Amino acid sequence: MPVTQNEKTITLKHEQSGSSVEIYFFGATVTSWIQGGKERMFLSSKSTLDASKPIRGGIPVVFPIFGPPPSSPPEYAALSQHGFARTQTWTLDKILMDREEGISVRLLAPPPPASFNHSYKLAYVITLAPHQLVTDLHLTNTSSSENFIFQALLHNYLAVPDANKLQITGLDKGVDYKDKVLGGKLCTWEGGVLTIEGETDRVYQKVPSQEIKVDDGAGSGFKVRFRGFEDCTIWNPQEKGKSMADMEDGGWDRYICIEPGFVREFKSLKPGEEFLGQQVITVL
Ligand SMILES: O=P(O)(O)OC[C@H]1O[C@H](O)[C@H](O)[C@@H](O)[C@@H]1O
Repeated sequence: MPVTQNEKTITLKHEQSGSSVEIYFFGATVTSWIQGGKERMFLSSKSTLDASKPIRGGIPVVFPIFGPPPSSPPEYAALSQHGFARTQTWTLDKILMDREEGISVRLLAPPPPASFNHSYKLAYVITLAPHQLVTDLHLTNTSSSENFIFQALLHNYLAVPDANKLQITGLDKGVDYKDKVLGGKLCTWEGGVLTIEGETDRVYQKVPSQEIKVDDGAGSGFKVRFRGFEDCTIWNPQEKGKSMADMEDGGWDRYICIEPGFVREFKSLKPGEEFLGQQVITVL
């Protein structure tokens, strides 16, 4: 069966190519993507998969805030880092497609915590194709009278043989980025190739190309395309990863996060309005 599930996970298998993807209902977190016989997602061996903490690896879903909570409005200020979507238990809504071209499922987020009194519908469509993984976040403001503000981001951890050998391209010259390593300083990207030479935590804002390439320096890599999402965070903590309780030793050398999102400010949806944020990850 191409789509199978148990209490904790749902697995899509593309039988012709051997590709597969595993998704935890906890956080709707993709935890494994096997393509070309290789694991393409990094998942820390120290990650708790028992729903007590967000999963460290794969693709956690960041919503309705990115990063530490803002100072207001109060119901947003009370949230924890990256919001609650990554620690909610989602449910399978529908198998949308099950064909040779690909397999696609839709998961639905439960209602928000009681303290976050907003009405919306949040769905996540995961599509597995032979060389690609596509993840789409669909948000609808279901309130009939109030605007809904949010940030959202798909926090992929792409598995690479050595983060120090990566060449990251596609970031347009002249794009502004917030450098969190420099305390959130706003900088302008000079163009060219980004390499990981130490802790890197940058929020590139409004990236016109909407396509980032990662050359892994070993003959392979990834392309991450996005739509709806306009910003892209690039994160690798390097040695600072040692201070993360759920990060395996040296794990920071085995992944890169190229995170499409809408995070430079809050996006506002009018009553009834919809937002689609998509990432398409292709193995090169
Ligand atoms: O430790 P987490 O809450 O999962 O966050 C992991 C990382 O997420 C993003 O990439 C942020 O830009 C980083 O500043 C943060 O450290």
